[in-house]
Amino acid sequence: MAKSAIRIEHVVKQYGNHTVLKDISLEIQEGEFVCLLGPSGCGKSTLLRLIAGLDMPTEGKIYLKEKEATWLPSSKRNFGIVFQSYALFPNLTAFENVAYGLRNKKVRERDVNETADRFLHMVGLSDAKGRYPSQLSGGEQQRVALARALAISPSFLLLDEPLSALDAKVRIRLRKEICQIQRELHLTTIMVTHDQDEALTMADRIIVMNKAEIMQTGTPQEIYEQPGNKFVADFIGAINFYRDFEREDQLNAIRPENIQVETKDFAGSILAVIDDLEFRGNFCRLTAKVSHVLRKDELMVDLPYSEVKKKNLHVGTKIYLAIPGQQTLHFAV
Ligand SMILES: Nc1ncnc2c1ncn2[C@@H]1O[C@H](COP(=O)(O)OP(=O)(O)OP(=O)(O)O)[C@@H](O)[C@H]1O
Repeated sequence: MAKSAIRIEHVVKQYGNHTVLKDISLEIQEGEFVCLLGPSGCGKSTLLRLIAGLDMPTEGKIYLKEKEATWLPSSKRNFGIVFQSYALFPNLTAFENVAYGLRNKKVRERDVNETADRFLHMVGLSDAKGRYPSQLSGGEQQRVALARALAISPSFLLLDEPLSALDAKVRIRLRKEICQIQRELHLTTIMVTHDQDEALTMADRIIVMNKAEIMQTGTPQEIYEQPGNKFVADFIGAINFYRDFEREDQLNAIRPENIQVETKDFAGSILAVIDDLEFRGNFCRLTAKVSHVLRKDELMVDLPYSEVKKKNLHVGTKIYLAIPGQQTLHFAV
């Protein structure tokens, strides 16, 4: 049976008159990888800091492994943490940076070498262990920070935007590596990010936050396919919102990849003209000017690049669109 690793009950955090977290409750199971996802300033880092004990809640309770830990000092919570800035000691080698964390935890000296080596190996840095941070790339420095966080055998791992300072290729490689290591160690992990791709590709469960509140919690598929409200639908993935003439009381929405596109007229189709065609590698995003069937002038439509070529689509091409009913999302206005 799943065991509770972290439980937050009705947590409120205020700085003066400013409420940064409003009545937050959530539970994270042992071994789960959870992403806190939301726009800048929504309170994600504050929530992470409360879990780490680096800050205290104004109200509410925090439990770690079913024991109340609301006021437990940070040093007693046994977590590993990795920040956006690598936060390595510049005057220590990669190996010494990891070893420092272990000595800090009073690991026996004869175990320090073996453990530091093992975790540097795990993050693929055995050959670079004698280098100083200035001699390592950003991605390598972040691997050292990860090895340092993991080496102390933490009960849980906290990642605060660990990949956002890295370039796109390194970021994607490290995403995979972090997920592999996390699964291998079955380590409860909470990652803060404002990058939806990162959350969708890495998390078992995503907690979407906005303006100090949790908007929705669910697997990446649930969040993407069944967004609970307009904010979530808009924040995650691309989406077209529209009202139709029949249902004035509802806001409908459709993801651009779910719109059907043909070059010939078909029953129930909407006539449109391609106004813009943006090449995005494996797919194209079309902006289609639509006739007045919808209360909307244009729709975003995503098509595989192969389809765009096959259908010979260009700016100015007339197309016929359909919005499949089963793919439509409905929100209260
Ligand atoms: N020590 C503090 N004193 C006063 N206000 C604070 C403090 N720390 C954070 N805040 C405020 O709390 C709000 C939430 O900040 P937080 O860092 O948790 O947001 P975030 O979602 O992590 O955003 P970002 O992605 O930009 O880091 C912000 O409005 C911020 O200005």
